[in-house]
Amino acid sequence: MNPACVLTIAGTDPSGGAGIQADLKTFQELKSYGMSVVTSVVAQNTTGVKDVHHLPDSFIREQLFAVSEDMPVHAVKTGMIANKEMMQVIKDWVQTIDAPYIMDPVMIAQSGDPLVEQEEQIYLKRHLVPESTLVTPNIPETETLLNRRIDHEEDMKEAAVEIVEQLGAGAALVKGGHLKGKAVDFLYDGYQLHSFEEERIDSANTHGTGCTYSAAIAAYMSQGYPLTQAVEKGKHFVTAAIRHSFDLGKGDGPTNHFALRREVFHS
Ligand SMILES: Nc1ncnc2c1ncn2[C@@H]1O[C@H](COP(=O)(O)OP(=O)(O)O)[C@@H](O)[C@H]1O
Ligand SMILES: Cc1ncc(COP(=O)(O)O)c(N)n1
Repeated sequence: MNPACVLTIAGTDPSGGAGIQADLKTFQELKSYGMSVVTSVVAQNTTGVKDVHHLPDSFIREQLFAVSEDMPVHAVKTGMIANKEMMQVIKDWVQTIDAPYIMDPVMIAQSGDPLVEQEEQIYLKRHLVPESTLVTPNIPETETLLNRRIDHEEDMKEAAVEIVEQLGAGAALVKGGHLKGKAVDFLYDGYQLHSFEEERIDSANTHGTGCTYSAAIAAYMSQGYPLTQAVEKGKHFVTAAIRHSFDLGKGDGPTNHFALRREVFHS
């Protein structure tokens, strides 16, 4: 039997913890067939972003059609999309695809380095958010999307509803990793609010958590899980990946994509 096929459109992380690399590892772990279209090649590691090389938008289009003219796409996710030209190409292509579209509105790396310039963030909000089945902003991204501060859980809930009703996303998952207390995320699916809560793990190894989470949701949706169940299972995956994360690198270490396995890994 053929596997479910899931595509990531994102930037790279040669140190393997975030971006395309995190997405493909997640797809593999969750047993979907992973495919990838590179938007930007990023020289980064756990300590931060050193340099970025953007691919021409015409070449992103070529990659997208090389995938979709040949392969089934059962779900798609986007991560880092650095400029308007790329956003337009991706928007046009997404409209040709009949599959759930999970959009992680990546703006700033965990290290604080910007991955998408401010002017382009507005374009992302106007043009890509309305195409999404689900958008997955963290707190700073939610603040940028809605132009106001998000300080506590009530703000997160209101924001999730607003991102759907005012910005036109199919659904919104506002992630609470940047707040204190429990690690709570709120999903508004257009009908009701759902909360997903886990204990906060005392770990600085959170490089790539957002990428891993949205990739897991996309993988589960490629397999036909409904949205709420895909988010629930994705949350379980990312929590395990943080709980068993690796102390690798000199900065915030990467999460552990093997975490749901029961095996022991030796160094
Ligand atoms: N220390 C932590 N312990 C447990 N869960 C966490 C922790 N930090 C983040 N999370 C969870 O990881 C996921 C990614 O969240 P977040 O850090 O907000 O996104 P991003 O990586 O995009 O900044 C969310 O489900 C969030 O609740
Ligand atoms: C290419 C790329 N995309 C996204 C992120 C954000 O990662 P995080 O999940 O840690 O916020 C990143 N550092 N690099």
